[in-house]
Amino acid sequence: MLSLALFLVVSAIATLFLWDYLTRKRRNDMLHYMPGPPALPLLGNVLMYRGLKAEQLMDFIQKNRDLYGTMYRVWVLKQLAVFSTDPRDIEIILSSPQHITKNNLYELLHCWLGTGLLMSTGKKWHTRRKIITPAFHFKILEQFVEIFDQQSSILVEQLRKHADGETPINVFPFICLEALDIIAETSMGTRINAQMNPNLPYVQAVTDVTNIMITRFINAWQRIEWLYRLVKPSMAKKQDLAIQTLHKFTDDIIQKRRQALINGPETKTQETNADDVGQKQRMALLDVLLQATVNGQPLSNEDIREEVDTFMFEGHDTTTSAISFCLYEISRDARVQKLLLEEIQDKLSPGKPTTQRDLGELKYLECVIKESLRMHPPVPMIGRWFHEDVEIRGKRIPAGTNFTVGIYFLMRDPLYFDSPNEFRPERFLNDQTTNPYAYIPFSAGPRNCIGQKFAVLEMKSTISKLLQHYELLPLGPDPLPLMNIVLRSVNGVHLGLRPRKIAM
Ligand code: HEM
Repeated sequence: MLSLALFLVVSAIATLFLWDYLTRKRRNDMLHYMPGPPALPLLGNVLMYRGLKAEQLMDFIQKNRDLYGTMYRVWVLKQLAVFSTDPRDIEIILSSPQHITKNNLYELLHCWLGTGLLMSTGKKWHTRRKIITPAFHFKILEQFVEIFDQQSSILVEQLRKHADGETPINVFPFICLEALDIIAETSMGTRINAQMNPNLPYVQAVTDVTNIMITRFINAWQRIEWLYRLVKPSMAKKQDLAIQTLHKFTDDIIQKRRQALINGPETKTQETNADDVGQKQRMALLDVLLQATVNGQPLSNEDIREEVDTFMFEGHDTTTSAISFCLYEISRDARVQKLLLEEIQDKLSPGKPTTQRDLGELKYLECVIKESLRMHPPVPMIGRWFHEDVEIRGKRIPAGTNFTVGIYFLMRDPLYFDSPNEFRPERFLNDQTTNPYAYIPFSAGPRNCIGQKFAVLEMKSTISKLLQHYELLPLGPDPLPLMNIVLRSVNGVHLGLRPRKIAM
């Protein structure tokens, strides 16, 4: 009896190993040439992530890159990931209209964003990209500059009570609320006043979902939905409730704006401005979607919701990260700050609303922003899923691979950027980048960031406004970068603020 049980157990284990070997065989055979850490049966390389703290992840990936080169493979259980940081390889994938399916990096966001532009693929992505592109036309962006300006002024006031010239401030949460106010008003045409009321249910729900996603991203096992729900039921419930709040909020606004559109401009003004005395009527990103048709049919409320939710996520977390790290760099470099101030004094008129054209004149600020995005890219990694075998400059990669582009590491490669760990905005003065695919904070090719111009204008507006009112001081600890869906810092992003004697 005992020997039969033993036989069955041994057979089951042997079958499992055999199944594991056979299901990986083709991919393993094809990648025989590619370096990577030795992988165990069944587990692959998961054990190498054991005990790794969030703040150690950057160094860990850099070490692997130093050890295995600019293209190496890792097995996470049965999933194969190929990690690439060579711009010549990356160009082939990102510029191709074929490789547009995302890998599983953002899967966690699916419950909030559905298959909006960030996550969709194939025909759906093509159709939506075509519809959404006009929403970022410069004429629409022009009206948004006024919103950037108003919200940056509120930010200046929100920071005033902390601006004593000696206390380090973690600016990240302040910027986050400003960015939320901006994206809500531009994408939904609705003021949520997050800076004034950070505890509003919608604002709280965005914060909750974002924080939950960050934790789940770092702890790989929490990405397995059923396991997460089993082991962390209270967190799963909190997530579900927050997502319900987010969806309901967006649904209500879509319904109101659709009705207003049907009723005509007069009702629209009354409806949408009920809570916002003095809020101007502007074309919000949502309005472009409401007026769009596919094969003569308008988009459904659900179709629109996933796009608006995508803007809400992709358009606030990224810019928060970008602005915060850029302010940090400016606070640490007195020479750069002086040059910026001179430019701002020269190009912006005090007391006059800033226009898109004014912001376009801030050329040195643009270099500072580019350099900050190089050193602290808000989206540190992106990925594609290979449906079929792919050949990249003679290297064959099997179907079923998660191809990951290490944007963060690529943009700190000394081969493409001299002294890559030094903050030198001048390197962008007469754009000396040797390979355009070595500098891709907004990705590149057909699936690049649709909000790129929006983001740079928002950054310019906020940073110039803060510099007009405050001197940024090198106070507080340096940030500890945290590899996540969006780049953050484990210990916040600190600097000091001293009010300028004469506000410009
Ligand atoms: C500094 C700020 C930003 C950075 C660094 C950034 C970066 C990126 C990157 C790297 C991608 C490609 C993602 C991938 O391939 O997986 C992307 C896509 C996207 N971004 Fe941004 N982004 C920023 C701001 C924004 C803003 C403000 C919006 C909207 C208002 C936005 C909307 C989107 C959307 C919708 C996509 C998906 C585009 C597609 O797949 O067709 N982003 N962004």
